[in-house]
Amino acid sequence: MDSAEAAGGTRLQGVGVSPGRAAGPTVRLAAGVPEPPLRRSPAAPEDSEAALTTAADAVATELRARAQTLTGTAKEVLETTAQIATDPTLIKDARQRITTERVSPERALWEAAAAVAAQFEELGGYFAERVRDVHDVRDRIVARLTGVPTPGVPARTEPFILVAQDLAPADTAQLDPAVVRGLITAEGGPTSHTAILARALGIPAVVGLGEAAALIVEGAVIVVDGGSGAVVLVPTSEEVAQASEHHEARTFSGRGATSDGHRVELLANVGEVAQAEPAAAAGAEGVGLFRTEFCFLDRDTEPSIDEQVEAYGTVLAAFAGKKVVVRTLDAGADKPMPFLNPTDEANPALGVRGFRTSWKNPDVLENQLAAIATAAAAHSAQVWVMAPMVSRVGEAEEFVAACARHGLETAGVMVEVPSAALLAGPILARAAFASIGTNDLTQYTLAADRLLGALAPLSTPWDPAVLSLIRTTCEGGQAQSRPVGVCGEAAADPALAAVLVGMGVTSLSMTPRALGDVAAVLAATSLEQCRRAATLALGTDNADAARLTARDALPALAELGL
Ligand SMILES: C=C(OP(=O)(O)O)C(=O)O
Ligand SMILES: [Mg+2]
Repeated sequence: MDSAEAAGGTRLQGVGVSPGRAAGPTVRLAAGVPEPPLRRSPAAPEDSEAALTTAADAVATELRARAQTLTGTAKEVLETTAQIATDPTLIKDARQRITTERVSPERALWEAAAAVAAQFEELGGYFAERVRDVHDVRDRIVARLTGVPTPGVPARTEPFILVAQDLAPADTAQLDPAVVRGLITAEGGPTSHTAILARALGIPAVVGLGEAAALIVEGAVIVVDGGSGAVVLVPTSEEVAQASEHHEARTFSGRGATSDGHRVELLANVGEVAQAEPAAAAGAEGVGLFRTEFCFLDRDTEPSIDEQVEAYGTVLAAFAGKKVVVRTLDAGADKPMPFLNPTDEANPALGVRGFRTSWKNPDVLENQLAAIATAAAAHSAQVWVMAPMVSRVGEAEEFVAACARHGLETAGVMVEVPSAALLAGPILARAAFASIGTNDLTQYTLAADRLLGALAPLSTPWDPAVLSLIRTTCEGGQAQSRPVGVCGEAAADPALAAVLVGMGVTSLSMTPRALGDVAAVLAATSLEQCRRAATLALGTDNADAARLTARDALPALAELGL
């Protein structure tokens, strides 16, 4: 990544993935456990197997106990990691190695974990993201078996900025925001677990610093800006003081608008049923993206209509009388579902995913629409339905017709493929609304896998090419008098949110934690200022320039410390 001399000292530029500024001394993550040597063990195989089981169970119990103290995504991540610790395939493979190769339990587990990780890597997408979890579990079990300290975040009481090559989701999940004031990693992309968890915890974070992370000196006081992605290595005392001001998460009044009263609906993204209540409690005006596939990820059969009705009903109940945009299954790529996705695709992100799965499996879509219609009939929420990965006008037409057959009248599409953005006019002549998925729109515009840390610098919705496609989509919406929302991570960036409003976006849907900051910036910014920031950003030729120019044109950001 780039580094440059700036007024306050050397500045490194990474990818800001969780907004906010923090200052403090750096602490590096404790090193991982060393690879156990490959040699015959003098211990009896039964003893080695027993030691392995005891260590694996202890790690699973410890992780589960910690999960109990957490909620939401953090809890879920720790529970998943705990499951890996006692995964039958992993433990069985390690036991076999103990018996056949007569190696120590730690060596056997090390090799078994390597085999599981290789399988996950081959499967790609969601599974490839789990490789970090497998390695984390391996290190914890091996540390217990060999008596070395468990690798991970050091226990401290004084606030610090954590610096790591990469961070296991289990480690990120237990970070205490009162002590860990900021997070910096050399690896990781904007949609990595580290990024998602840091946002959920409200810890300012910068990822993808690459080799430049080695320039950070252990113990030195630095400033991290999770909004702009900057890391200031030698900050001025003023910069430190500003960044040290503790900002409580802003609350949201429940009505989004610019300072001159231009309405912008501020909605929540809901990924699982349990997130609905907290989203409503955070004041969200409704749900702008209900990712239904996350209710059914860990299964290899289609969920029954009754199961679906129940899951959807719980979300609708939390938003009585309010808008809930239900997205039909976005199976494939980073969210593979064995009953819908072929496993032999060379490029799953460009494969049979999202709406395309209905070509071969129309019944799955029909059943889901039937379930959504039944749940909608039983609740007072205003149910809108949208299809992911629509790339042609005819697909929008087909989807709207399918929804109409089930009495679902407000049917729209996600715009997350450049072709859909370019043809937004004719698409919105058919569909009732569009919701821009900036995560995928960025991936497909820049041809950069959204899960790949090495390509993180390309994965930014600030890229003027992405901004230009968003504007084209808004123009299509305006021509057809249809609302155009944004439900990708871009909506949660307070600066970009203002730019999106300036381009004509009518609603923003985000992680509930971001609602307060986004609402505050809009409330302190006029529609004209938003438009000017948008015009300036669109006039640049690279993402950094777009972000910096737009930020300069939005004084509310600095006033609010964002
Ligand atoms: C909101 C989006 O969908 P997902 O992240 O679930 O692919 C997106 O692509 O921006
Ligand atoms: Mg998407």
